[in-house]
Amino acid sequence: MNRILLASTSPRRTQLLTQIGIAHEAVAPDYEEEHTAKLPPHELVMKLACEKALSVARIYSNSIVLGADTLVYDGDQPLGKPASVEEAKAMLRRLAGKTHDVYTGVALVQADTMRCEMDYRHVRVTMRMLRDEEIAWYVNTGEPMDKAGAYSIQGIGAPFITEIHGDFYAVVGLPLSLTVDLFARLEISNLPLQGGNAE
Ligand SMILES: Cc1cn([C@H]2C[C@H](O)[C@@H](COP(=O)(O)OP(=O)(O)OP(=O)(O)O)O2)c(=O)[nH]c1=O
Repeated sequence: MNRILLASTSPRRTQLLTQIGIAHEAVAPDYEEEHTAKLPPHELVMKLACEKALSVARIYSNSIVLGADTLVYDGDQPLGKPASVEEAKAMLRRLAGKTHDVYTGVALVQADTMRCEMDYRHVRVTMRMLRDEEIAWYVNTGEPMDKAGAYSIQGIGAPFITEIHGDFYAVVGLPLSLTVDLFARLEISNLPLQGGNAE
């Protein structure tokens, strides 16, 4: 079977793939993240996921390449990773006390044929009100800086979240049921979690 490459620098994505027993190597994607395109959220995250996977598939033949992209939306405003401490604080002020949307696109590319399967998950997440001191303290931990929307549902930020509708793993950066489904759609068998006999 072809090797599996994860077109990502995100430690969460590699941990999640490892958690479900998919052996892989991580390779940094070479792409420009552009949020300016006026695409609907689900199309934008799939496009970005696809660009990441294709940038690696172009270089590594004999591979199956997985890419993903996560964006937080406050209404129609996309929030990526904060570029500064001030931007992280502003994002958290925006999201506190409200429900927002998280979109994660996932793309799987068969490098030999460049066939690409992609899909997305949409999750609604509610955050409680946050005091300015809490925001300042949280940003000071450094955790928000490499996370879309400036929070981590799986980390120190977990107690800020009061409700979630949808796939928790899509918020963390890689929806696992969808990922396994994409492998099936590309007819890639012999994954640890596919085709077993249910007992
Ligand atoms: C909302 C949220 C996001 N995140 C993370 C997932 C993603 O790593 C990141 C969103 O940024 P992405 O641009 O999707 O990914 P990345 O830059 O971290 O990695 P790469 O492009 O190399 O694959 O935010 C969390 O870990 N927890 C959360 O609760």
